[in-house]
Amino acid sequence: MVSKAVHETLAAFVAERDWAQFHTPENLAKSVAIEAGELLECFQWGAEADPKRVREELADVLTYCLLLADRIGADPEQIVLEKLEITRKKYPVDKARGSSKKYDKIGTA
Ligand SMILES: Nc1ccn([C@H]2C[C@H](O)[C@@H](COP(=O)(O)OP(=O)(O)OP(=O)(O)O)O2)c(=O)n1
Repeated sequence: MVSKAVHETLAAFVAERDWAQFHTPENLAKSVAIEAGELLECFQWGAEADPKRVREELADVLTYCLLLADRIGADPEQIVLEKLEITRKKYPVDKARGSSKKYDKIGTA
């Protein structure tokens, strides 16, 4: 569960603007990807990026993720931890430690 303060502030921000009508799961999923693109744009020409811009674009990605989770009735913390359990099994520490290989390639040369 995202903190009550953040949840309430976001809900008020949307309600004041009557924007829930635009926040369908489809539109929010698109918005996550669009803002993720803007985050990536910070690094378009190299590793050096303006930290303020990176924080702002990351905030937009997170905001849309939280709005989407709320819209589909998912608890952000819970779904992250549930997926992490699945990922843990795909990447056992003894095989995955120190390796960036995909799960279907770990254990191979
Ligand atoms: N219908 C909308 C429009 C905006 N937002 C919120 C979520 C994001 O945190 C932020 C995004 O605002 P912009 O669409 O203006 O995007 P940027 O801030 O990235 O501006 P720009 O595209 O000029 O970089 O506003 C929202 O919840 N619902």
